[in-house]
Amino acid sequence: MGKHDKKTGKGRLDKFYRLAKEQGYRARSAFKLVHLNRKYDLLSKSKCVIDLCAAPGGWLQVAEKYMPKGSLIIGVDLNAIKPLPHVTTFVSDITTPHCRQMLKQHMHDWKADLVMHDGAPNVGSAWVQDAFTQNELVLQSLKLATEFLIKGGNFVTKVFRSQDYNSLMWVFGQLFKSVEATKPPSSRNVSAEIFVVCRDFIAPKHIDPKFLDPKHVFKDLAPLPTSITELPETNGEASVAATQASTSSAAAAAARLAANSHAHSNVFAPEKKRRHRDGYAEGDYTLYHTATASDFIKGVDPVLLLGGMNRITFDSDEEKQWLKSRHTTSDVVANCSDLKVLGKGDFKALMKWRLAIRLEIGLDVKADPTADATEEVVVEPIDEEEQITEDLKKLQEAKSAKTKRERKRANEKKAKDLLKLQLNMTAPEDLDHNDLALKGEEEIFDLEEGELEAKRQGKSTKKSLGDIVKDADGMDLSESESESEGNDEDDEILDSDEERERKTAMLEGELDGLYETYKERMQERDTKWKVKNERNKDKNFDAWHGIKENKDSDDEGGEKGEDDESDVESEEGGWDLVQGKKAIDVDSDSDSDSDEDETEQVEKAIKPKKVKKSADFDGLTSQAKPRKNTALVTSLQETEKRAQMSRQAQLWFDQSVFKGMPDLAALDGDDEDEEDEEDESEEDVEDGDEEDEDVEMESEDEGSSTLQDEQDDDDDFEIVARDEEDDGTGWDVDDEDQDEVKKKIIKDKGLLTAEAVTLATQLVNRKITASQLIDQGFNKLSSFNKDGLPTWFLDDESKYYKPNIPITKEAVEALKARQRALDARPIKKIAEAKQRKKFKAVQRMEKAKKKADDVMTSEELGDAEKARQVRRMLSKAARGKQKAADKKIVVARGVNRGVKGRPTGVKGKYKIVDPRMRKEVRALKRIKKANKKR
Ligand SMILES: C[S@@+](CC[C@H](N)C(=O)[O-])C[C@H]1O[C@@H](n2cnc3c(N)ncnc32)[C@H](O)[C@@H]1O
Repeated sequence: MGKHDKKTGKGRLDKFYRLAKEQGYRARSAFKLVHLNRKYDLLSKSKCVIDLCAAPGGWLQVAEKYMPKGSLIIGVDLNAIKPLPHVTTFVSDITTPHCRQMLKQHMHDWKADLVMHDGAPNVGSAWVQDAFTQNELVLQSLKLATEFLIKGGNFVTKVFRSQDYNSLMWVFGQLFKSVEATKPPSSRNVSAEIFVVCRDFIAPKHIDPKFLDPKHVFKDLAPLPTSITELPETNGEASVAATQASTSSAAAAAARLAANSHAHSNVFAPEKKRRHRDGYAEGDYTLYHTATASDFIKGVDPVLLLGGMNRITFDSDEEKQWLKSRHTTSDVVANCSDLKVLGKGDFKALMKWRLAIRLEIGLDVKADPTADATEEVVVEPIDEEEQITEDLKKLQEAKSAKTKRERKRANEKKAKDLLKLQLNMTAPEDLDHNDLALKGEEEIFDLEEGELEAKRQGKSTKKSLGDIVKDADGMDLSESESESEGNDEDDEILDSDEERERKTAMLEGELDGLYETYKERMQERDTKWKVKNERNKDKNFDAWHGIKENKDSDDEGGEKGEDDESDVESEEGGWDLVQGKKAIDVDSDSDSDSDEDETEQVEKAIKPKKVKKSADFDGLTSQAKPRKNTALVTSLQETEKRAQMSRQAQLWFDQSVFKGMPDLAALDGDDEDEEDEEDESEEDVEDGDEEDEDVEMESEDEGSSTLQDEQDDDDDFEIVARDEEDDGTGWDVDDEDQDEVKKKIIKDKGLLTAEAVTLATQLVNRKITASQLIDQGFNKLSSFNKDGLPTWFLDDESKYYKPNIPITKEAVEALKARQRALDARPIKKIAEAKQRKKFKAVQRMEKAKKKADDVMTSEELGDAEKARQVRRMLSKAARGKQKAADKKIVVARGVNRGVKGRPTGVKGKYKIVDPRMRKEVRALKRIKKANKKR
């Protein structure tokens, strides 16, 4: 093979060259087989492989590496192959009978699973000659393959794209079930080689020798403009089509044009250009082509000529005359001198010039526009009615098109806003009111909203209630009109709307799903979260339980009747439902952030009841107001519809997390039961508090120690755990005991967070007034409709969508000092143990005293003896049980079992025990104890 420049083209030492060096392959071509094998899995199942043209042995190395151990690998080449382990090689020309003989000899009547051929003739002759010999080699290797391949075996060969390529492919197609052409990444782009992988050898009993005879195969077969990817489909048919193609091009220029037409079919549509490897046209081995100006001006396909030629020449007298034409500008001449550098505009100019010259020499006749017009335009009298219908139709079409456009735009905006919302790019308030539909409020008709909308559109706001309801029931009037008159296109739009909605919902669902997975992953890593989750499990359960109770009560309430009062009640229930849901949300949020709740708790505890009540109404933000209107209008509609959730909300609640949860509509209803329950639980807690001061202390201590873990490392202070009742997030105006409870908690435990301490200090020092504090409580962050918003968004909001209450250094210090004091106190278990010890000592002394009395009253003993015994008893009682530690227990295990005498290394008192015996003794003790209890 010829030498190449090492920096460019074929000679470039690329990454595969370096890789081959690194991995010890003899040639970079080894990677071609690696890639082919990766794609088609050729080697792993092959037990016998023949590599034709194998030197220096790269493919053999790859085969040896990927084939099962003990496989038969035979390599043959004109050049000697340096020995390779587990590989048989010999030198031979694969086109000779000698090679066939040698192969037979080495194969021992075996059949090969794979025959590979990577041959390339070692000649540096003209490319076309090269290709021909190459293809001859291919055919020869195929011949050997048909002889040595097993049925179902595979054949891989290198082929060069040339005129004969299709013929070869056709032959492959006759012998193998699957034929695919591919160019592995390791094959240089500059190389015209491709690899054909023929799989599943048919193994026909008789193969016509003409099939494998180059003289027959490559005869009369013209190229087909097939791309590499089209190859498998062209088998068989290709040859038929190919034979039909004319190979005897009359004129050389025409042949050249045809040959080049594949690559440059149209200079005006360059993007359609494809890279073809058809090689050179027959009889034309040059790259530079010229055409005469006559060819261009008088030819039938000037575009094809422009694409295929390099230059247009002016040789004949006539052509030279054209040079003098006023149409032949210097630009035209320059353009003709090098067509390959021209752009679309230049080609256009040339085409114009061609037209002008053609007109000049009379090849074309200039069309008379006026004559055309009189000829073509036929004025027919139109019926007046027809005219009106047509106009109407046009108007309707224009109207429906406008509606469609508007709806499309609105939908796109909705989708965009939703995406923005999900990507945290916008706050829900920033959304247009119309977009609230996306957040699950589309079913609720809003009077104010309707008026606003009407104002916006310049319509009168004085609509009758009936109109409003009608509008609310259906859609926009114009829309419904246009729809009733709608045509198929409208249906299409509707479909696309639904599709878009579905896609949006899917996107939402996907995002939620991804977020859940992300959360799970984060939670798995977060051990603190696990601890917290475990601890909060019961609490959460209780919360949901509460909803169930509500449902029952709601059911009862539902039986009361359908009079006005009950309607109002249910409206209130609807409001409470939202509030309740909020409370639940906040409750769950509160788990993740105790600080916020503490602050709220302090705030609520400090606020006077009356102020709270009014604040509940006065403090309603713009978001809350429309709800009142909603209640007014929606009461005219079906009750069920009111409780209906938006599609987004339904999707939301369809999530597995909400499975088993009672229907949200069932959450409507009186909250009295809830309050009662709360009261009860609070009473319980209060009782509990009074019952055992010690227990409370312990829980405080334990809580503090656990919560301490939850604090960020940067936190300077620790937070003491709150009791269940502290978490009450709902602001229940009817609950008279709430304040008392909160006050009691603060009295018992003090202020628990730095924020609370800061606020309290400010209050005491009159830096802030109580009413100011309450006002601060109602900020833009305090009311936020969470309906229909995705989890990830709500989670994020719970972290960041809250007021940032400043804390002072003093407050932190105060809390720290209190925590230190708490830490200094002995823990309960120690205190209990001490108490137990004390109690036992007293019991022992009493017992001893009793015994001493007996001794003293005894008449048998003398005074001295009595005194001695009493002293001993009392001292024994005072001493308590002696530790058995002085006696060493030695467990005899293994070979030491049953050995008598002092064990080695044991000093002092000892007792040898059998491990089994010890277990048995313990078991007996346990049984005895259990029996006693019964
Ligand atoms: C590209 S190399 C093969 C590289 C080989 N696949 C590897 O990975 O090492 C092509 C080989 O074909 C061999 N060859 C060309 N004509 C041949 C013929 N008629 N018989 C046997 N080998 C031939 C050349 O000697 C040359 O070594």
